[in-house]
Amino acid sequence: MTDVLILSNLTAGYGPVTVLDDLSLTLRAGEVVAVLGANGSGKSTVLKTAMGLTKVRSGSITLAGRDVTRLPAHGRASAGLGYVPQTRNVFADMSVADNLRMGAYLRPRTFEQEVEKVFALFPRLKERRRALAGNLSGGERRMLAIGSTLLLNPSVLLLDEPSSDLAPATVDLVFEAIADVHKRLAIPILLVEQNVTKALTLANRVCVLVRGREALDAPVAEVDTHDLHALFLDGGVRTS
Ligand SMILES: Nc1ncnc2c1ncn2[C@@H]1O[C@H](COP(=O)(O)OP(=O)(O)OP(=O)(O)O)[C@@H](O)[C@H]1O
Repeated sequence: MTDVLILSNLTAGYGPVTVLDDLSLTLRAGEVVAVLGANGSGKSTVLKTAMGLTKVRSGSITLAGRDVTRLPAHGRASAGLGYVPQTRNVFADMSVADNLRMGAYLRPRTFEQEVEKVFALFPRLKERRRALAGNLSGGERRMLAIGSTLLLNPSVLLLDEPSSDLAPATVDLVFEAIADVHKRLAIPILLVEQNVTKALTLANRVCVLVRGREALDAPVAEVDTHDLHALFLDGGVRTS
């Protein structure tokens, strides 16, 4: 399988704080890799670092064979990284359809077709196309955030905690929608999740972080959930 996104020996963090410590992770074509770990272990920082939103001290990031380590976030988005942050805000005062049209602004000639493609992936959004985004349910809003990112035509999706703050039944709906996107677009996904059970239903491989270091990288079929729990109990970010 082709390597699509390679994070190589990354040490990165925020200002003087180092969070990721010599972390390496590879996402291959067609894969969903779940990044798991205790609170504060650095999961979201992996995605932010891939996207160019943290300070990289050493290591490199390669996307489709191109070194993007020095590119700013918007350059990485143009290069093919589609990032859906945990707290991505949709435009609450605009309709669902207008939110999506905003996402397709780079391709004004074809944007109505592009928006229709997103509606085909998320039928629920089509039903709610005229609703204000601020009036959507949490799950619908999550789908809108993912749909808006897809309009940028990414080659890789970076999803940060799609289950957060959602009721269990809604989490199921959002994960079904993500599975459908993955299947129909064949887009590789780097998925950060607290909900281990859901993450394991979607992922091919898991990477477990302990205090910013990789403690496990294994195919889901080989993962023992007892080992996972033990790693989670090992805790969050380094304090020294
Ligand atoms: N902007 C920031 N400035 C300084 N420190 C930060 C910043 N964002 C995160 N951190 C710290 O980096 C560490 C890792 O945070 P991160 O959000 O990556 O962890 P996480 O594994 O995603 O946690 P959670 O599961 O709770 O979301 C934490 O100690 C956190 O306090």
